[in-house]
Amino acid sequence: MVDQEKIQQAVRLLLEGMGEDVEREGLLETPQRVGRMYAEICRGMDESASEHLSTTFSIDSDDMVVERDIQFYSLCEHHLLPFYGKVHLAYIPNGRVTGLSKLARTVEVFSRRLQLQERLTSQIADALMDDLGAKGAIVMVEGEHMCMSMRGVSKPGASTATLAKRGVFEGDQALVDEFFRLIGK
Ligand SMILES: Nc1nc2c(ncn2[C@@H]2O[C@H](COP(=O)(O)OP(=O)(O)OP(=O)(O)O)[C@@H](O)[C@H]2O)c(=O)[nH]1
Ligand SMILES: [Zn+2]
Repeated sequence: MVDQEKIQQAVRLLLEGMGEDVEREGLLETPQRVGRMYAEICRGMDESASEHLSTTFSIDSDDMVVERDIQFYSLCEHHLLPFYGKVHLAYIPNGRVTGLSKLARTVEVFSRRLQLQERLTSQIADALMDDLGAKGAIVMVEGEHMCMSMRGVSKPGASTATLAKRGVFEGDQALVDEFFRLIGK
């Protein structure tokens, strides 16, 4: 849960540091707005993947389930700037599948917080293994980082790909190849 009072104080200080007049009309409500915004875009901190992945249905096959092009927005913990893109994931069920929307909800839990793309990728894979009990999981994240496009090295369009493999995906290249074929990569 974010501390609204602290965020609002910090935003006032930040504006003053920028040389702004915090009393001018356009900025009067800005600390409160930014406080509400951080509560919204960091709400994943207050959730756990297990509460979503506990909705399961029994199944007697162990065929791969793939969900691709799950859009995400996250915040880079180094610069507090957004990074965003798509998550593609798959898992091999172990007698139970989860609701399809719960896969996207799991992405929300881990993306709506201060993050590193590598950690986002591995946390999703670990949740599929630990909270869903999958036999294997694979997660690919494609992200564009605003801290690389609008500042610093200034390379808009550069895309970062990260991959996490768990369980049966670790030793089975044919399964990994099938995943990439199914997500069109
Ligand atoms: N591995 C990783 N690096 C990230 C991620 N998001 C941002 N970064 C990088 O974090 C690094 C921080 O580098 P620093 O040298 O401490 O900060 P900086 O001087 O602002 O770096 P520049 O961005 O190169 O100007 C930069 O290279 C960013 O590109 C991420 O999700 N994963
Ligand atoms: Zn950054």
